[in-house]
Amino acid sequence: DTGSAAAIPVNPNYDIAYVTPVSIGTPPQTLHLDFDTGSSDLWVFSSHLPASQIRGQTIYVPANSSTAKLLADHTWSITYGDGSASRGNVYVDNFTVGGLTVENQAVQCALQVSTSFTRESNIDGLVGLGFSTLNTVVPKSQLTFFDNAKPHMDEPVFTADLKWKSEGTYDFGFIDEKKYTGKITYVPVNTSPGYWTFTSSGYAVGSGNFSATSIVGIADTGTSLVYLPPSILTAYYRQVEGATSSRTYGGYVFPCNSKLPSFTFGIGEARITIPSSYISYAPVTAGSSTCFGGLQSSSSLGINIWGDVALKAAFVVFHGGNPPTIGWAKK
Ligand SMILES: O=C(NNC1=NCCC1)c1ccc(Br)cc1
Repeated sequence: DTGSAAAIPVNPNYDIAYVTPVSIGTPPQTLHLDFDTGSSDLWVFSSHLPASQIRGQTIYVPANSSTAKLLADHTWSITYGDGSASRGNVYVDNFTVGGLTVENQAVQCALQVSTSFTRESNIDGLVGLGFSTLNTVVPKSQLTFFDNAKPHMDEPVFTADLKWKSEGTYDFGFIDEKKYTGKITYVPVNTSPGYWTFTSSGYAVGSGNFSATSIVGIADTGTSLVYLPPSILTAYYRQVEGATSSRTYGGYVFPCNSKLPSFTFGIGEARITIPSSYISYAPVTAGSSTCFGGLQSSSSLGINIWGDVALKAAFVVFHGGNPPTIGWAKK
C-alpha cells in the first residue's frame, strides 16, 4: 500500500502549522489534521466537546459512523511542548490518508481541548507520527497510524515535503524521487526518547565557515520553529542588525527590514541550507515592524528541535525500519 496527501499551511501569511485531509469512518468524515512527528496520539475534535470549545473546527461524530466502536474504559490526556493540551475517550474506526486505509485505527476523541486549540479554527486534531511508546491512552496504549499501516506498506517509510507558504506533501509507503535533488543522507535515530531523535554534524551562519559540532535534536513537524543551543543563536543573531533577545516577546526579535543570513546545518557530510526568508518568521503582532525569528533558543527545552522552519528546507524521509533512520535531501 501507499498514500499521498497534501500538507496545507493553516495560515496564508505565516507557516504556523500544516494540516492534511483525512477520512474517518463510514460514510467517510473528512477532517484536516496536523501530522506531528513530535507526538504519538491521533486525536480529533469530536461531538463529545462542549460547544464553547469549538470555533469553526470540523468534528468527528462516531455515532454517525457504522464502523466506529468505542474502546470501553480507555482515556487519554496529552500536553504538548508549547503548553497546549487535550484529553478524552477512544474509538476505533477506519482511517484513510491519501488513499491508504487502516482499519481499527485508534481515534482519540476530545472531550476537552485547551484554548490554543480552540483558537486555531483550521486544525481539527493531530496525527502523531512519533514512536508509539509515547501514546498516552490508558490502560492500554495504542499504535500510531504509521505503526498500523507499516506492515501493509510497500516500504516502511513516510516522507515530509513541507513548503514555505505553500502546499507540500506527506507520502506514505514510498519515496518519490521527483521530490528531491542529489542524494538522501541517512543518519541513525535514537528511539528511546520516543521522538525522531538524531545528531546533526554542525552548522554555518550565512556564507561563514562550517562549525563541526554534534547537535542532538528531534525532527518535529508539529513545531513551527527551530530551537538550538544559545551559543549557535548568538553566532547567528550577531549578524542581524538590531536583533535582540526580548523578554517581552519570549525570544529573538529584530527589525523586519533587517538583512538576515541563511542558516546551514549538517547531516553527516551533507548540508541543508535554510533560506533567510524562512527565518524572518512573522511580525510579533499584526502590522508590527518588529519580527520574531525562526531560530530560537532551546535552553529551556532540554532538547534541540528541528521544526517546520528547518524541515521545509529539505525532503525528509522517516524510515521505520529496524532500526529506524532519518534521511535528508536537498530539493
Ligand atoms: O509538542 C511537541 N511537538 N508537537 C506539537 N507541538 C504543538 C502541537 C503539536 C514537542 C515535542 C517534543 C519537544 Br522536546 C517539544 C515539543
